[in-house]
Amino acid sequence: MSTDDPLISVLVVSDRASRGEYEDKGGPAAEDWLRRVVTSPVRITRRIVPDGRESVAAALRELADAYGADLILVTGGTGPAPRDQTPEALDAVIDKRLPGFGEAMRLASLAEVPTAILSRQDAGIRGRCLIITLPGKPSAIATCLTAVFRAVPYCLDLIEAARIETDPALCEAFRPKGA
Ligand SMILES: Nc1ncnc2c1ncn2[C@@H]1O[C@H](COP(=O)(O)OP(=O)(O)OP(=O)(O)O)[C@@H](O)[C@H]1O
Ligand SMILES: Nc1nc2c(c(=O)[nH]1)N[C@H]1C(S)=C(S)[C@@H](COP(=O)(O)O)O[C@H]1N2
Repeated sequence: MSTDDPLISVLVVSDRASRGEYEDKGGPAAEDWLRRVVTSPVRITRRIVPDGRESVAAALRELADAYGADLILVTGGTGPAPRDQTPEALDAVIDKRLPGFGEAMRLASLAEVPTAILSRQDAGIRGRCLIITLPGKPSAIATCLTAVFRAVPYCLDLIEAARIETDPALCEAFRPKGA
């Protein structure tokens, strides 16, 4: 791994995990999934912040702008409860929304649990960084990443972020012919 390798940041949004009231399982779940699926060299970092529009927006700005993350996976705070403000933070920092990500993740999760309809999962672009928001429940992370990740490498190509490769046996990246 070198400092030139693409940077993927996992941002865990959880009041209780950020206070140490329970062990964070979302960060490890996202990182494990990435380490299995992404075969090209990448750096993966993890951070935990409490729920809230400002806490999440500030972390997203710092990871995208100061650290130059190519991809940020956010987990938590997408539900309808008063403290769940990850979508509002995403809105505050992105240049463009990619609504297909949320649609595909909800469709996949609805096959598992009817309350998946409560999740406001989403994705968007900030500069040359793709941000994807996932539900907080650690077991939901693989379901949601599997539903969308085939399109992620080409999306990173299109926004002029880093090129990444995946293990086709686990997640076959789709790049249109000629790309
Ligand atoms: N990072 C995490 N690590 C372990 N379990 C988690 C994590 N985030 C969420 N969960 C579990 O998934 C459930 C639903 O997630 P949700 O994001 O709605 O949490 P919450 O109830 O708002 O609590 P908190 O923000 O304190 O994690 C939580 O109640 C918790 O059991
Ligand atoms: N695959 C999957 N998606 C899921 C769930 C789940 O258990 N599995 N829980 C849902 C529930 S109950 C809620 S409230 C939202 C919560 O998202 P949050 O944890 O980001 O607030 O995700 C939803 N999406």
